[in-house]
Amino acid sequence: MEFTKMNGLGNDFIVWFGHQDLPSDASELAVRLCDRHFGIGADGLVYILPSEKADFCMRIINSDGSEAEQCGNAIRCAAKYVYDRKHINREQITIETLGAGVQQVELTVENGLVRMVKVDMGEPILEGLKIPTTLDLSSVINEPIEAGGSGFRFTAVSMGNPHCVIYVEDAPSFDLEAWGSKLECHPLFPKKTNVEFATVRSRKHIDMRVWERGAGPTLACGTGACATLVASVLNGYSDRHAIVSLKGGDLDIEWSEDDNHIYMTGPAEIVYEGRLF
Ligand SMILES: N[C@H](CCC[C@H](N)C(=O)O)C(=O)O
Repeated sequence: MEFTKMNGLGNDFIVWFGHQDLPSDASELAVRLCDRHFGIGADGLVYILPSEKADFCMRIINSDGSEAEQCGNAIRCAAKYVYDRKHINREQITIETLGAGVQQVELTVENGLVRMVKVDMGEPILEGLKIPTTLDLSSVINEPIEAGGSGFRFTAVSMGNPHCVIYVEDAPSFDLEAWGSKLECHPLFPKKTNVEFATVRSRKHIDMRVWERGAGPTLACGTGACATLVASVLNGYSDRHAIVSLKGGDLDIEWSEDDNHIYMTGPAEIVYEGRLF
């Protein structure tokens, strides 16, 4: 079976097109193929499938074999794939995901290839029990959390998948390995969580590093960037439109006052095609 290796700001995926539904062995395949020594190497598998409600459906499997409800970098890759490979010839398309339903996607095309992708990531979910966390609060803002004998303050947001945003002195130099997995599996998060460590540089610029649920440290996280922007607005740290800088590059994130939706704009890249033996 042919696959395409893609990434969004270095958050990399093995992309499959042509299946009618998610294969029953997708979880095992993810663990085997995402291995960076014995497999292809990636943060996850992305399946682009038919949809009855949208132009396509996207399913995302993390490298540990768990399925995520949503993935910002992957949806940009899926949109680029279907346009560049001529499965669609419109610059406004729709992609359905488990976590956010039918999402509007706007493509910027140059010389017949997608250069930038703007995705409507839907409305953030702020109610504690719906994120989900174990906290029965209307929103989880700057709450205490203990991990590894240390205390932090966190803000929780769901973009269809759960996120725990913690503000630190300098995100780029923060020790992700020391705290990431402890917080990912913290009992406050019944479905585990993605963990973002953020430093606000200005009202329009936030540095962020991410430890992803089911994948560990990655170079970028689209839903994490959205969650970080929402958390920064809720804490009064940033405007509703800002650049979130990740290790792999920048995403433009806007939380619209008009429709309460989050808009994420960023690139996607096709690196190579391959065939499994
Ligand atoms: N690991 C995430 C899914 C991928 C999200 C991230 N890669 C993104 O770009 O949004 C989770 O289990 O929720």
